Amino acid sequence: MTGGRVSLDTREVLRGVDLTVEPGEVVAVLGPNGSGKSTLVRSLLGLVPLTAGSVELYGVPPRRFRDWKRVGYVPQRLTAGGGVPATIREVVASGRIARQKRLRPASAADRAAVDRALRAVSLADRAGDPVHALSGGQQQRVLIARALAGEPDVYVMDEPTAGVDAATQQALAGTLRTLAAEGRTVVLVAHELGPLASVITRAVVVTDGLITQDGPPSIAAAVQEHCHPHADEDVRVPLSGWKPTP
Ligand SMILES: Nc1ncnc2c1ncn2[C@@H]1O[C@H](COP(=O)(O)OP(=O)(O)OP(=O)(O)O)[C@@H](O)[C@H]1O
Repeated sequence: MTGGRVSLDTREVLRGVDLTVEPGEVVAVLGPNGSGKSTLVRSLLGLVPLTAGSVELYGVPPRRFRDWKRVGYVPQRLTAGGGVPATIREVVASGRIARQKRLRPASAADRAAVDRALRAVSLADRAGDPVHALSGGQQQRVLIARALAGEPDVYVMDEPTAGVDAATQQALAGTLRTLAAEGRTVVLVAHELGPLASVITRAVVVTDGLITQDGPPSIAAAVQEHCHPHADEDVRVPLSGWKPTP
């Protein structure tokens, strides 16, 4: 993003942001409530239009970008398919869509990737359950699995650990470590990094629509005075995390 500006409802929410993410980086986007973190990552993906400036994904503006299988997005909340009953497996399998040929049934590779993603978030035994019955933290795990299932090169995650129990946060840290070791790129918005602090390679701080700090992970420690994992979800199964591509 170069000189990125975004206005929502007449208010300027991003006020001139320059951000370049290189392959293999694990970037945490930090900052206070309402500072513009979500708007920043959403506009990087073309989900929110810029009012000025430009964004390129692999050198192409989002509206002309066609290689969406390279990008996995974990939104803050499960909204897609709202009201339509869907199982955990169906939502996770939708992460394969950008990889599939139109109107072709799921291949063995599709099914294997979905199974692997379900195992990584320890939801394999609940794959047939409806997603709307899940807690917020469990829905977050489904959204993470959906992105994993697509096996993208870049993961953009908006508060992936919000409302998620400590064990899942640990598993996600392990997952991100594996992805980073494979050379994947991660941009994640976080309020509290918790166990993810040890995985990031760079921290960016957004304050009032501007990037006010951009540098090594040590910045994050200084910004985050209160680092305590959420514990609103009861986890009884060991979490395995994402295994390297076989
Ligand atoms: N659709 C919208 N219309 C108007 N204002 C919006 C809209 N979406 C977000 N905002 C405002 O833009 C500002 C930035 O929001 P954004 O969600 O990007 O911040 P954030 O840093 O991600 O916050 P949080 O940590 O609470 O998720 C906030 O003041 C928010 O109220």
